[in-house]
Amino acid sequence: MEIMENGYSRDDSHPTAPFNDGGENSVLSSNFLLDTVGEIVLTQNSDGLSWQLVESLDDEKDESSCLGLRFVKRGTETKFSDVYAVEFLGWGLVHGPVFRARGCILGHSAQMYRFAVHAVQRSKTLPSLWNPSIYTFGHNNLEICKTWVNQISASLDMESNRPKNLLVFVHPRSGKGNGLGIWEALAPIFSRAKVKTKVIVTQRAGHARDVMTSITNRELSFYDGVVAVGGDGFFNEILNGLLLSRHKAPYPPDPGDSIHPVEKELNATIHNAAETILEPSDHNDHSPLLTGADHNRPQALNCGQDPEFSFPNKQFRIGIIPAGSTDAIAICTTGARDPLTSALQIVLGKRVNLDVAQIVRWKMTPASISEPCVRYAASFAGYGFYGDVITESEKYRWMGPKRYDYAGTKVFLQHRSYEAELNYLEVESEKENSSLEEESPDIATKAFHCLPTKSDRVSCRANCDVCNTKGVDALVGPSSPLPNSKDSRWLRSKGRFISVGAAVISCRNEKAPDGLVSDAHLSDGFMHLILIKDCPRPLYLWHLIQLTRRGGNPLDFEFVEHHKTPAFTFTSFGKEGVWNVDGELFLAHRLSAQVFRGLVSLFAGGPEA
Ligand SMILES: Nc1ncnc2c1ncn2[C@@H]1O[C@H](COP(=O)(O)OP(=O)(O)OP(=O)(O)O)[C@@H](O)[C@H]1O
Repeated sequence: MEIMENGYSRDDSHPTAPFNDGGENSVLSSNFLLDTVGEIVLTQNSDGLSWQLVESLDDEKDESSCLGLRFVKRGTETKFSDVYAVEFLGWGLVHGPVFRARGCILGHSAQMYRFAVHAVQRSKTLPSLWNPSIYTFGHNNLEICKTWVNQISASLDMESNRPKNLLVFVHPRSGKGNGLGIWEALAPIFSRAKVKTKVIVTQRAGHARDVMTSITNRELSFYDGVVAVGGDGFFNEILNGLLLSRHKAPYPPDPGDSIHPVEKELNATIHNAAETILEPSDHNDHSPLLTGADHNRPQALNCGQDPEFSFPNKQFRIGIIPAGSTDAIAICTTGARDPLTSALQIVLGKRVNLDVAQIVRWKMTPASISEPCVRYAASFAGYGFYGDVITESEKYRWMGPKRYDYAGTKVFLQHRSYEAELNYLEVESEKENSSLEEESPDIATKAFHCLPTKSDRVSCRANCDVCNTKGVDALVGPSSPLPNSKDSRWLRSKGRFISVGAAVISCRNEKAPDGLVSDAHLSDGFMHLILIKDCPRPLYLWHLIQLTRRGGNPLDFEFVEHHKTPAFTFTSFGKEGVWNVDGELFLAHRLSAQVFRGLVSLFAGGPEA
């Protein structure tokens, strides 16, 4: 092994020499000094870069020694799909091989021209966690360095999914109040990757939604996507600003149209979808959220002035850089609650499709006139316990993320339940996978003697087979969300509920490591309706404890109903109607919801196994 010395002068007998590899792809190969590694032969092919220590080419042994010091020879590679930038660094120090001997780090450096390749590396222990890695290559010949920078740059330009222009919203007071700090730490990644950003730091609640609503489609199409630096509520605001005036689809049925006369028992009764489903109603839109669009009818182009912005829109994506209190959307779509991972997935142009629930409030209070008001939810909509926690927690926003623990405990101790009726659409092909067994032991026996059942359900992962399956599209496509096949029927559940929850995704977070529903998928076209019927407080506590446990079984209780459904309707029989939609308050006494499969695309890769 040759130890590099100061003034190291590698002769230039290995010029940049593109040569044909015998196939279609031309290969570039040169010798460089790789910072802290040593002299390598760097090769570029159509997929990426690979390099090998010069010594290991001469000597096939894996290990060598020098002055009694042992080191392992390395060859490695990085694919262009993992490289987000290359930059010429000019003249400067490149370190020779660094190795340790009796606690000391030894190595020699040399001055030369350098360029850096910026790539990502998956953490060995947590593959969903990504880190940047920098490879600095040095050479005495300026031209050789520049040729390589240009070649690598040209290869990166061919990675067509990468964003070039992004609209970035930063919520400075999100989570622990560090939204701006998080963005400032990550902004250099975007500029290094040559992604232009227009940054808007929000001044108030609703600011981002207003910008997204008022921006013209023409202006919007200048961007490859929009990035939210904040929490789930902030993401929800941007999602609604994007969709409310642009997404055109029929509403889900009004519960007033579809529900049957009130029945006393809690048992579900069945009625046929065909009896109730979707006669387009002629509601006029008086909702400020609907910005003048009648969502029940196809839209005429607005005077040909502004181009249509259709959904799903594969080109335009939304990114989320987690800075909030819960960050379930970032966790479910990247597998990590890590701003750096999210930023790297954005600049690399990762893509995952996301189901979105359209929630239509028909009445805010029992006395209100029926008129539709729409919200979109990407993660969760919940009533009862969930609505009460969000109402309570808003009073303690100054506490930061801890407000949820405080509010949750307070609401738990109140142990309220609410009378309501739900109708949900059951899709026959999904039935056996979703509902609990019909014949169950009584509540106490099941709750106190059940062992966690081994789940054989499939969790959503990067390149998920369930989400990529085309089959369900026939049932729940983006433009026609409700199945009209004879394989579906409406079921009813009514009675007193501690909570009603509709999870669009698993809603994993740090408090609930498997989420509310561990096998919910990002893009399968279904919600998971979780109905917690009135039950003794200790049993409810047990359900909540199961939620906080990895591998817990929060749904395996007699008082819990779990229905996988593309649509449901809800009517409260009390005075209250407080919903929690993606962590934001939404008052609704009567509402309905439906899922649009893969309605939006995110800059994310999905959780890695
Ligand atoms: N500059 C601002 N000042 C006050 N509120 C804001 C501002 N910008 C946005 N908001 C509002 O704050 C709400 C909550 O934001 P966000 O979701 O980022 O934080 P969080 O509630 O702490 O996190 P999480 O939703 O993950 O629990 C958003 O719905 C948004 O309307």
